[in-house]
Amino acid sequence: MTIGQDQHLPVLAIAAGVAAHHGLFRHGEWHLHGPHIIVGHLILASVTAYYLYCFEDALIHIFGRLVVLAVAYFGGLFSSMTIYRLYFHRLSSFQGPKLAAVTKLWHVWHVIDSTNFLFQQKIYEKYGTIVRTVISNQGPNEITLFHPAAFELLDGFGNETTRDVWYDIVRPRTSAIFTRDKLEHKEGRKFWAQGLSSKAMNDYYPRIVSLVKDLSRCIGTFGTNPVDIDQVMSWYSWDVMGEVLFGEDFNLTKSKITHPGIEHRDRALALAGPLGDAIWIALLGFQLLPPVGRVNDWHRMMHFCEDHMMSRLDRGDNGRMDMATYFIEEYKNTAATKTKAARDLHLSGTAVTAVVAGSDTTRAVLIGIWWFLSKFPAHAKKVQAEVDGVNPNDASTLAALPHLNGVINESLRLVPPVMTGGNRITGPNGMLIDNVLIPPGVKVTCPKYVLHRMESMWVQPNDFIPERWYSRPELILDKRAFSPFSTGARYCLGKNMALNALRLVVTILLQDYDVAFAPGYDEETIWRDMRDQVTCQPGAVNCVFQPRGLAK
Ligand code: HEM
Repeated sequence: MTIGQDQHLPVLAIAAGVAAHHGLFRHGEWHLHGPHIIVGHLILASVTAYYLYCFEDALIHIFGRLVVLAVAYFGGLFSSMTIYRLYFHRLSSFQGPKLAAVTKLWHVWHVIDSTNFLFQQKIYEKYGTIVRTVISNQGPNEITLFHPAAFELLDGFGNETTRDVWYDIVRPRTSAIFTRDKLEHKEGRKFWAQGLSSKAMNDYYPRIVSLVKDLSRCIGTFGTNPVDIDQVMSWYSWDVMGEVLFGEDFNLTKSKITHPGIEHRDRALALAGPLGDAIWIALLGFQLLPPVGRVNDWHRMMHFCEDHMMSRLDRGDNGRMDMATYFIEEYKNTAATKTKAARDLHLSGTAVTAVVAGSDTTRAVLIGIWWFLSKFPAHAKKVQAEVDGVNPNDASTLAALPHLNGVINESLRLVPPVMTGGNRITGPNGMLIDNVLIPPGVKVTCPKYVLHRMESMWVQPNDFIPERWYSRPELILDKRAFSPFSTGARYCLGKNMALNALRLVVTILLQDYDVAFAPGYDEETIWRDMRDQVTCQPGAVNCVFQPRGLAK
């Protein structure tokens, strides 16, 4: 027997697999290194093949032995991972589905149809308050919290957490909002805060009023025909995003043409949705797969955002204030400290963040609002009684209307535009919750969709009761469980703008129209087809808007 035929080689391969797990993959983060891992293993396979070739000249035999060694190596690697994750990991005492502790793919498999919000709900119902549901890329390292204190612990001022690997999704682009570096986030957030400040809002507000009036006219053109709410609200929210972010008029409600950017965004997010908890798969795909299908949509969405920001940089500000003004200021201010390539990538990543955050979130909640108002016309009437005769240009009056704001809050509760996600990593002291210490360096997450519907937090949690937000506070058992805009140091900087835009749409459209479901519309569609794709994608809602002048 030659050395090449040595029966001990498979044992060595198993040992190498175990060693790779304990010496390498158990430590640090690997999600950005997919291609390196593949190349590393190909090199290892080539070296092994050459070694075998020194003792064995028949290629078919070399190939056969390589396969045996590969099976032995991966068998060692994955067995080591499984045993370690199930029995020796520091989170192994937490309850949760056993298979979730073994592989992240278990979670991905269960949410492949983008229903992570429902999956998390089931986990909560089965396992209770603190659940080890799934494992992250470096091991069984994730805790899902279904607890009202969680939002504050994750993001409250002075928190020690950092963002998890998901936030690397726009790499190689960067943005202050996606950065995982706390200082960089704090510094970069200042430019966003200026672009979304009250002063800036005063400038945007009349322009948004004008866009909502365009929306109302657009809806009027449908006459008695059904309005596809998703389509029309996508046009509107895209128009607002264009105006506020780039000072650019996309004119979608006027032209009634869907911008290709919306289609790329939606399809790109549909790809990111089910892979949100195993981001290494998406990153590997973006790096290795040819730009076809949804991978192509992803790249085209990126390029759309980048191109618009770059043309805004070239053309100047059109004399209109916009958020880009501040991003470009940051771009110019960092010229002395960063290379042009780095600044370009940052401006591009900033544009992507702003387009998605600024257009997709308000669209989702508007779809929910029109469903609820069609389903419960008494609430629409109650809002109409408040808004009739009110001047929409007066933002502070709208902000004080109780039922209008109750409808918006209740819709944000039941259809939160960000349903899951917002994953964090515990800091050096871990995280104490209900006297349970979650160790340092663990991924923690708290799904808003579930918290917003927990029986222990809300009376009649699944019912739409806008009054709970003003005249019936006893229906809210724990207000901490409401966090559609997140909280603390990472709360949504667009909250003020989003609320103003929502109030304006509901006010102006209800001043102009009565709303009802379109004849033949199946009311369950919104829930049955709802998807969790970074943002909430409700199922179709078709309504008829009856001009109130005619109805009277
Ligand atoms: C109803 C509409 C909206 C909802 C429910 C919403 C919700 C959220 C949530 C949950 C976060 C935290 C995300 C995370 O930590 O990963 C967030 C962050 C953020 N949102 Fe919104 N958002 C809305 C609209 C907007 C709009 C219109 C803008 C304006 C462009 C905006 C800008 C931002 C920014 C800049 C952040 C990052 C804050 C930070 O990390 O410092 N959002 N939003």
